Amino acid sequence: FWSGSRLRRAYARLPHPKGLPILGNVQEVVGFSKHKYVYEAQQKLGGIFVLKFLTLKFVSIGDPLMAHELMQISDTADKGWMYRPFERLTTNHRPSIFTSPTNVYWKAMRKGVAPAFNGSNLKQGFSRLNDLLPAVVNHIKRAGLGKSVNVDCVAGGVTMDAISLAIFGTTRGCTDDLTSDSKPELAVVAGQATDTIIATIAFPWVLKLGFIPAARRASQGLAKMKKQNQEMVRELRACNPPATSLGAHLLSLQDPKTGQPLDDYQMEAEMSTFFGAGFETSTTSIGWALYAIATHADVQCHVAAELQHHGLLASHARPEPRSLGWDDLGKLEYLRNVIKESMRLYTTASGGTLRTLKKDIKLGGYDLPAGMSINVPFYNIHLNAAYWDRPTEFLPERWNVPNAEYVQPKTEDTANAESEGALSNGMHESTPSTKDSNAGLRESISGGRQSDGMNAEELWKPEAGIKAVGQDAKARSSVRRFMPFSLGLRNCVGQNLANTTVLTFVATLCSHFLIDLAPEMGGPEGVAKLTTLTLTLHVKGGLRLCFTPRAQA
Ligand code: HEM
Repeated sequence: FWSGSRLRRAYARLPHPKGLPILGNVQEVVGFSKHKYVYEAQQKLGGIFVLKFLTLKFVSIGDPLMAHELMQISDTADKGWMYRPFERLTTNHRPSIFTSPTNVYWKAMRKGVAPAFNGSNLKQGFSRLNDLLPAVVNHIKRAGLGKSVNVDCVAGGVTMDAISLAIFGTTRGCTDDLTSDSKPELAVVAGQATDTIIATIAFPWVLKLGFIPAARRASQGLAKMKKQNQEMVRELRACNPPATSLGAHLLSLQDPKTGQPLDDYQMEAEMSTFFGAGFETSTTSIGWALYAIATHADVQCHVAAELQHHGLLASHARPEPRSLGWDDLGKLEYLRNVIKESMRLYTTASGGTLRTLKKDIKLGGYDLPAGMSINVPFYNIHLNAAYWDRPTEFLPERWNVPNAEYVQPKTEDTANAESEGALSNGMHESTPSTKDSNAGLRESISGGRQSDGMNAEELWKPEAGIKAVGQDAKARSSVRRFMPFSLGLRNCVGQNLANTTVLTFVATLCSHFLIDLAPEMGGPEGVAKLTTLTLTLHVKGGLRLCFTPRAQA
């Protein structure tokens, strides 16, 4: 009772947007444009405020300094009850690397699977990933001039196969079987099941309402998902995956509780996590990067010039350019900046991450007691005007500045913006602590190989990586404002695979085609109206683009 009333008082002290008496902000928070609503609330209320729906309340944090305090340097918050619904995706509601609190099980999983995503393993698998792309290029060419292509479906086929290659060493045949208007079956089932899970965070009783057709469909979607998970586990156990694959790493893991290999239920939890966490995120990231290129003619020219410079651009004279090699990835600096900028402006994981406070803390000038639920929406962080110049504009050149991922020293303009109130909450008065209480653990689980951001330089240019580690010491001790893959210990373990897949796919399409937004999308305004956030930020019904082969342009 006392802790409940303490929590209630703490939530009540924080600013909150107006809402309906009992429902609170439910309409807007589950609505089509929830990302915009939460962003607009931040613009009015500052970097910390409360959202309420029904009995559920959570603190929204859109300020990188506060996110840093919470996720990067302290162990005061952890993944908590809000991740339990994701465990319904598996037969026995088991925790996975994604849903588990930061405990011995999570540590064993993370340490065990991280090597599967390191540079040398990805390099070994790169040619198989690259081999998927001729089928995609041919599929798009077959669509014909002037016909639009649903990029989410095509990219979905590639990412499904890319994850399957990473796990099994073989594809699921999705790329050979592309149709412009449907996603791979596994993706459709996973999408339905995940939407159901997200709904159960807010409305835990939804699956019990079997008399409502939508609830019945949701339960059926979950059941299908479980069946697929079981089949994949059987397949993995039977297929003898390559030693460097994620599947081989999973098979060799021991459950720290039993000292035995993971049982089938636990394997289901992990397999569904890797497909679930990697599929839609990588697919929509590809879509948004291509959308940005299609709608910024100057950017498209610049990308083409870079590809041309490296002999990777198709033309009348050379309709088939040489195919992309692993070493090219490190050379495409401008295209990498374009992808980073699209990951900022169209943050795939816009909804961010969820934490429960383990201890009482003071954040942004407020006392937050243990037990509070926190959401860090990365969209708000990436568009926070106090930390980014012209945040709503697509400006790949902003990434030319060294350490652009980190909060930049204050200029007169940003200092004014802050003092004008958007973030006048006491955070900036204290120098952010540079003590990293988790540094030892982070090193031990990643073997020092994975950084906590978009680490293309380290991945594709080892010599630059070595240099950067020395220079990075200062940068590491400061605060990240770019976090498409989250922050701290619980950042994305698959980010190297994601970056490789997105860059390879986008580079290949740009080298073969001139890309335009399909007229039926209604221009950028039409796309903005159709943009919605469920698990990821995406275009409802799929993003449609037109592709003209460069050899015919
Ligand atoms: C562009 C694509 C991707 C984006 C934007 C992305 C983003 C993220 C984010 C934001 C988190 C933290 C989620 C949270 O705290 O709730 C996360 C975690 C995770 N991601 Fe990714 N992800 C991507 C691709 C992948 C891929 C390809 C895989 C693996 C096949 C993967 C596997 C995971 C796993 C296992 C976690 C949980 C890690 C942990 O808690 O230790 N992700 N990802």
